[in-house]
Amino acid sequence: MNIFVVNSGSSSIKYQFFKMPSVQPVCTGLVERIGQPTAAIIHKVNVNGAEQTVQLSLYLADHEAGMLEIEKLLTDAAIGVIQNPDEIEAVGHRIVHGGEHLSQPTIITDAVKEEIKRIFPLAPLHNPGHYQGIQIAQKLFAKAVHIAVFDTAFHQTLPEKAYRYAIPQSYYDDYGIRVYGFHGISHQYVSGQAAQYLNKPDAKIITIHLGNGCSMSAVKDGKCIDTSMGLTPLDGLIMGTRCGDIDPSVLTFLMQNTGCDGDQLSNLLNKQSGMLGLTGCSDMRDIKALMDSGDTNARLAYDMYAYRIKKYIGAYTAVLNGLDAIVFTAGVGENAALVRQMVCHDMDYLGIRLDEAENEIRRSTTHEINTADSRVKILVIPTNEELEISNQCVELMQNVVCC
Ligand SMILES: Nc1ncnc2c1ncn2[C@@H]1O[C@H](COP(=O)(O)OP(=O)(O)O)[C@@H](O)[C@H]1O
Ligand SMILES: CC(=O)OP(=O)(O)O
Ligand SMILES: [Mg+2]
Repeated sequence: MNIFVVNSGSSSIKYQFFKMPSVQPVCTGLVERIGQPTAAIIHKVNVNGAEQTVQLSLYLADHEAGMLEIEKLLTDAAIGVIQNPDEIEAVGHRIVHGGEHLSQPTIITDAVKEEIKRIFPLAPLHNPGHYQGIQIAQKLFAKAVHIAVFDTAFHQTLPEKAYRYAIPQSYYDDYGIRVYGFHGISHQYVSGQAAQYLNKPDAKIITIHLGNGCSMSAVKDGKCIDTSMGLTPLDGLIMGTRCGDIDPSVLTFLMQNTGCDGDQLSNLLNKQSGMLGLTGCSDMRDIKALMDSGDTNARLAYDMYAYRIKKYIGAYTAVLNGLDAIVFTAGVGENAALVRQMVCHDMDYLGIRLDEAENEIRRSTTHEINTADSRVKILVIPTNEELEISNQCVELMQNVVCC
């Protein structure tokens, strides 16, 4: 089955084309820095085991512009992997927020699209891009079945004590205000890989997904029991442009004292805060360069970023009543050795000891970076949300055909 998977992040589009059941993608790609002055596309094609790479730098205003470029590359006369878009049988779309009603893989109908649109306010950095992505993909791949796979699904196993907020019950009953949790496709994939690596299906694992958006999950017996993002992907860790945990009184204070309204607050906390608010840059590579040049704000931001992760490791070790492994994943988690080093520093009490030399080595597969005497394994595992989505699409299609 020819499956094209689209993973729209807040700042990027990742994509992979699979001829399932083969899990080796025919082509993969990454469109980065959408909306910034220069976006970058890296498109890799696998031709009989040999890899061909195309790199482009251009301005891409939004996710729709990104999708149009991707379609050109897929059908390109020289390096294209299909001749005609109709060869794609299914398109799997990563959808960050499905709200109360959507969490399992779902064939995208007009009603599903409307629901994704209705809850734009719950994922303002993501659902608008997903919606745009679906609209354009439905035009480009008109013959394909389009399937939504939700970031919230893996967190459906949270116990009520973890997913409820301590506000009157009516807000939960009437508005569905609760913790949903996000990056579930990634947390599910890397925790599964870690359990396999440890050869321990009932392992106690903390997964740390650090991309532009950042979140952590506590996973026991393959099930998520707590996670750091909440009603929306704003809560928890410090992120590229999002503040993470904050005293809600900051919002009422700002409303009462500066006269700003809900939209302005949402914009402030989602798009102008986090590392961007602290340093003027949202990309960890740029912030590292600032820090290396002696910028004290960048140093403080790095300290705050790592400190917040440390606090969640402590909390989740308590929640799990023990810890077999912590897993770093996604753009920052896989690539930023300094972040891993700062997070793991002074964690001996919890049995976490980093091998500093091993931490500096970059690998493209599961990599153990703890010392031999560390009680807890420290793993770097490249996430593969696209493969997870592709597998879930195949499962859904098989069920549809069966029933
Ligand atoms: N070599 C690197 N060193 C440090 N950070 C990196 C590196 N490569 C990528 N990143 C970080 O990864 C982030 C993007 O991660 P990714 O998981 O692709 O994000 P998203 O899916 O949220 O768009 C960038 O904002 C950048 O800060
Ligand atoms: C949920 C979320 O924040 O996703 P991303 O990190 O891909 O922006
Ligand atoms: Mg992402």
